Amino acid sequence: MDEKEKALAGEGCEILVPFNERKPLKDIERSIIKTYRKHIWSKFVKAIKEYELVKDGDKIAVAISGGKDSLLMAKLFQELHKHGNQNFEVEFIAMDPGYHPEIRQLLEENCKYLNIPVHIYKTDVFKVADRIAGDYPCYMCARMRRGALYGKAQELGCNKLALGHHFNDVIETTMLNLLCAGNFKTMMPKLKAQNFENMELIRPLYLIEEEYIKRFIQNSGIWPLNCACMVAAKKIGNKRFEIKDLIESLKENFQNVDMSIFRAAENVNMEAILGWEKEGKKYSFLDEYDEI
Ligand SMILES: Nc1ncnc2c1ncn2[C@@H]1O[C@H](COP(=O)(O)OP(=O)(O)OP(=O)(O)O)[C@@H](O)[C@H]1O
Repeated sequence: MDEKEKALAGEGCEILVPFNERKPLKDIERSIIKTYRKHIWSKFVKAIKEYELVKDGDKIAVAISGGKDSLLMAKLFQELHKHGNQNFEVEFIAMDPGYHPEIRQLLEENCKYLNIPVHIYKTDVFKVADRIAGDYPCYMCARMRRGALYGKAQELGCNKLALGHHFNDVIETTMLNLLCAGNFKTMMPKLKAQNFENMELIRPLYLIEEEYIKRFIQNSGIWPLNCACMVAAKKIGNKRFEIKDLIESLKENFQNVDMSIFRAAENVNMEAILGWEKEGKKYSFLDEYDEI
């Protein structure tokens, strides 16, 4: 790794400090279905059922960045298998986009400790995103990362790619679009990949609140990877963090505001919107106005 790569690999941002020593694996696994039954396990199972995320015969590539969300997701899939649901197979994949060697080591150690048999493979996503995307590398990096994950999933014979986005990611996305992009668009629990045939993306942590993921990780005594990217951190402020804070402050005066944001995407009233987009085509309420 040269000096430039080291600088790009970074050391992470938000640090989740464990509450205690690392707990034995058995205790960590048990806590998922006992201590966190209501807020984590049930919500995971609910999302899988409600959005039909797992079907008979699926082979799912569970994408592990080494952060708190995807480590939990890997353990949840293992628990699901253990507790009777064996109609699917899983592969665990982690793409090394050019991590600092110490970060990569932490990823390997955590997976080993948590008994997650992970395929780690190297790409130069950080380097390329930094080189070709100038001041706004996030979009390019996210696209390349997604491609690198789909590619690996396909190579392993998987038909689904599971990502660790959670409830807060979903409502933050809705708010980001509303407040910054002027559109109404949420993050979907599943979608079909555009450039990879017969491949779907699923988000099984869709209903799980981040707060409980943090508690679970801190209680288990694991040091997860924090965002290991310095390419973006150095160049732009992150609007997502501002939206996160905004939602937190709204909670003080608006009860259940997070749930309301979530529900808004379930309750769109088609008789009270001016325009919408479908399959790349724009529509206006006027298109049908005189026909009714
Ligand atoms: N390098 C990677 N290798 C494998 N999967 C990845 C990688 N980076 C991201 N992912 C997947 O994409 C999801 C969303 O990525 P993002 O960077 O937004 O994660 P995050 O919010 O930091 O979550 P996590 O805590 O799991 O890292 C992750 O939860 C993970 O499933």
